[in-house]
Amino acid sequence: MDRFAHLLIERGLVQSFVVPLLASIFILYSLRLLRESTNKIPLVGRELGNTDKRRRAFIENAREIYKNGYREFKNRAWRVTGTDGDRIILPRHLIHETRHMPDSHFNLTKAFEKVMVAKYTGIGGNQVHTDFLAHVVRGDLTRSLNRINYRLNEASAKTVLSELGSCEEWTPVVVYQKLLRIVAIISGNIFLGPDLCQSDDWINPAINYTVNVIGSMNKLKEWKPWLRPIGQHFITEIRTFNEQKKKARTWLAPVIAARRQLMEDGEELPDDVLQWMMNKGADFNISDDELSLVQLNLSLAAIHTTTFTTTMILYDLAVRPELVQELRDEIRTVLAANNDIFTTRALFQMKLLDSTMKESQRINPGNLVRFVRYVNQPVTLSDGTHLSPGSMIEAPYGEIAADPELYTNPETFDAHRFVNLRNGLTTDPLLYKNKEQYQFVTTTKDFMHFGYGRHSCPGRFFAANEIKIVLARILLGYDIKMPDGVMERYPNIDVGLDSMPDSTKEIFLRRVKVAA
Ligand code: HEM
Repeated sequence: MDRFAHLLIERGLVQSFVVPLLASIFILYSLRLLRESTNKIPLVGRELGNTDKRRRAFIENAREIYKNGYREFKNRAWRVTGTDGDRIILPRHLIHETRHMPDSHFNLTKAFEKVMVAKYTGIGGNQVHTDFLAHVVRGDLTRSLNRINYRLNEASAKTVLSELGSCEEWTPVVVYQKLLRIVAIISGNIFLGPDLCQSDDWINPAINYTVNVIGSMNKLKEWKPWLRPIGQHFITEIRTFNEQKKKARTWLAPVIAARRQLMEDGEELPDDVLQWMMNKGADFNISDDELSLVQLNLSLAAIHTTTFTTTMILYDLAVRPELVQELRDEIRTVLAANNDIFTTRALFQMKLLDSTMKESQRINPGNLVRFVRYVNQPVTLSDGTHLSPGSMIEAPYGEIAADPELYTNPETFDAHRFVNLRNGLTTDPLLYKNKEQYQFVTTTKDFMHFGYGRHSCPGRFFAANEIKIVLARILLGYDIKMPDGVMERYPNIDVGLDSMPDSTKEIFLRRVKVAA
């Protein structure tokens, strides 16, 4: 036997045959275990047919599938087949249980990597970049809000007027396109400073980079996973955003070099996100060269999300003239009591505006799911649900936000819903001890528009201030109406999990001439 073993080793059979065989058995066994534990979670939409048919149904009618799943399995885990395999949907109490688990167990960056098809787009899978960006937004941007509100205020006063124009008579405006530029310029003021934010070299990539990234992602997902290595070559957007990355690098390089010089010379430094990133880059091993990419990632996270939200709200307002007047009255009263400045205190006091924004998010969830995480290590939850490494979990946010047990008359748009709950004027179905949890920026297991837990959106405080200030400027400056004969709000466009505002629609604006 010894001689036989010796012979095998001598001939390299152990390396070339036995080891790979054992490894294959181990992998097959692990895959089987993974499949078995995942298979115990009920699959919604099985009746739609094989994997391909379920994938197609997911792209065409995810809303219906999620509605059915939530109706049947509201309080336990269930599965659907998405474009990239099965997705596990967890109920609110299990999301709450997992919200603070470390990245070693549930990972957002790895989820981004999958969702954004990073293998081919190169976007979304860099843990260091994500951690760095989240750190700067949470640690520097959010903490600076009291100080920079006045800049948001000044930038919005100028930009809203210059972008929307004088509108002396009723003028049709494609709201989404206008808001994209307004948000890019005002955000850019804080991200890069008041001069650079006016440059088309910033505004165009800030807007179009995201469009190309999302476009390429959606097109790639039309291809079956095993065909994507070929499919990627047919997607022009991938080439376009790679070009944009190069251009951004070339454009920012001299700006960064000049700022490094200021730092060396001990001069006064700009007060913006780029500078905060430069101050901290070394702590995260981020080179100056990489900063342009992190800035593009910042616009990816900030510009379209904020624009979508603001557009949705304006579409909701355009069909509710009496609400517009009520909001104007609130904004005027609060500003009068705060020396006409949008301070943090003044923004906090605009509670009907806050409530309207949150209600608009509830009715228009933007995407049907939140808390998307990649499972890194095996985890067994308190109800016995076993999550295998490699699976993806999520919360059915769209269904939660429309659940009559959580929100009374959920199909009705009630701008006062959250302010009434905060003021104790209506009964609270969720029995929160602290009613301030009904603020726009608060994330709970019952309202996850900004995600939940350790990776909930760190930019939401900035976004809330920016949206409030922009909306206040529009409402004080302009009358709003739908085109003649259009009575209903513009419907959202649903594709897969996304539910987006129709970016082509017009509303009519007219400058307010006399203070009402
Ligand atoms: C209304 C606008 C916005 C919406 C709806 C939104 C939504 C979200 C959501 C859903 C997440 C994932 C959270 C989770 O899965 O738990 C997220 C993450 C993130 N958002 Fe936002 N966001 C908005 C604006 C912004 C802005 C303005 C910034 C930056 C200034 C920003 C920066 C980020 C970053 C850096 C992350 C990743 C956090 C991490 O990795 O820990 N977001 N956002």
